[in-house]
Amino acid sequence: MTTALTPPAGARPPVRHPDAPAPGEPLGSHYEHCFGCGGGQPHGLHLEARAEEGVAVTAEFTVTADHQGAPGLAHGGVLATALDETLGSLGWLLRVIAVTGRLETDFVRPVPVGTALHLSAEVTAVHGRKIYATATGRTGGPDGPVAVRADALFIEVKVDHFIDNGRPKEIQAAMADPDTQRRARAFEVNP
Ligand SMILES: CCCCC/C=C\C/C=C\C/C=C\C/C=C\CCCC(=O)SCCNC(=O)CCNC(=O)[C@H](O)C(C)(C)COP(=O)(O)OP(=O)(O)OC[C@H]1O[C@@H](n2cnc3c(N)ncnc32)[C@H](O)[C@@H]1OP(=O)(O)O
Repeated sequence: MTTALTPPAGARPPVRHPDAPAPGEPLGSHYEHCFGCGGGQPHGLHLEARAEEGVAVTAEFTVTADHQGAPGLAHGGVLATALDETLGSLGWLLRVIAVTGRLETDFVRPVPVGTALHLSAEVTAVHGRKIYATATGRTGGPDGPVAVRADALFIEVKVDHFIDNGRPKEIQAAMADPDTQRRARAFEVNP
């Protein structure tokens, strides 16, 4: 792990937000067209994460023929995306909006097409706007062998990050969607 992913002195353990979804509760998609979790994204991974105890989530993702890098094997970038998305959904438990600053991935075993990848992620520490987290993807079941793992640094942002940087067409559509508005607002009221 690089020094950038080692929590600095003064980092604190994460605190589960009192209004975080209960353990077992599905988190839903943060954006319908998200490549990682959006239901309205035909090319996406359709990852479905759920809350766990503490500041942790689990998710499953099945590798299909659309995700190949080598014949019959998942593309590493797709696996990194699955880890990134699972890690990104930890924001629901802290009730903060955060984007990936750094993602360091270990590819431990090849993952064949047809494999259900069992993902789990947890926040390990928080320092100001910096959120340190780790994730694993296992095959054969939630306790199966680790195929991929990642350490990551997420940076807390305000909803303006998206409004200021996103293409206007999609931003306007998202702002007009009551469901997206409701979700964005839920994060912004974080004290
Ligand atoms: C109305 C529309 C609403 C739509 C939204 C709807 C709902 C929202 C809900 C949830 C959505 C949220 C996330 C999506 C969830 C999952 C998807 C997967 C996650 C992703 O896929 S997300 C896409 C990829 N991601 C990016 O697109 C980021 C591009 N990037 C930037 O936008 C900036 O780069 C930013 C903001 C990261 C930082 O910029 P900044 O100016 O705010 O802050 P600054 O640079 O000062 O950094 C502050 C401290 O972080 C340290 N730091 C920063 N970057 C670092 C790095 N790379 N390595 C090591 N340390 C780093 C500094 O060293 C400093 O540390 P220190 O405080 O100790 O000095």
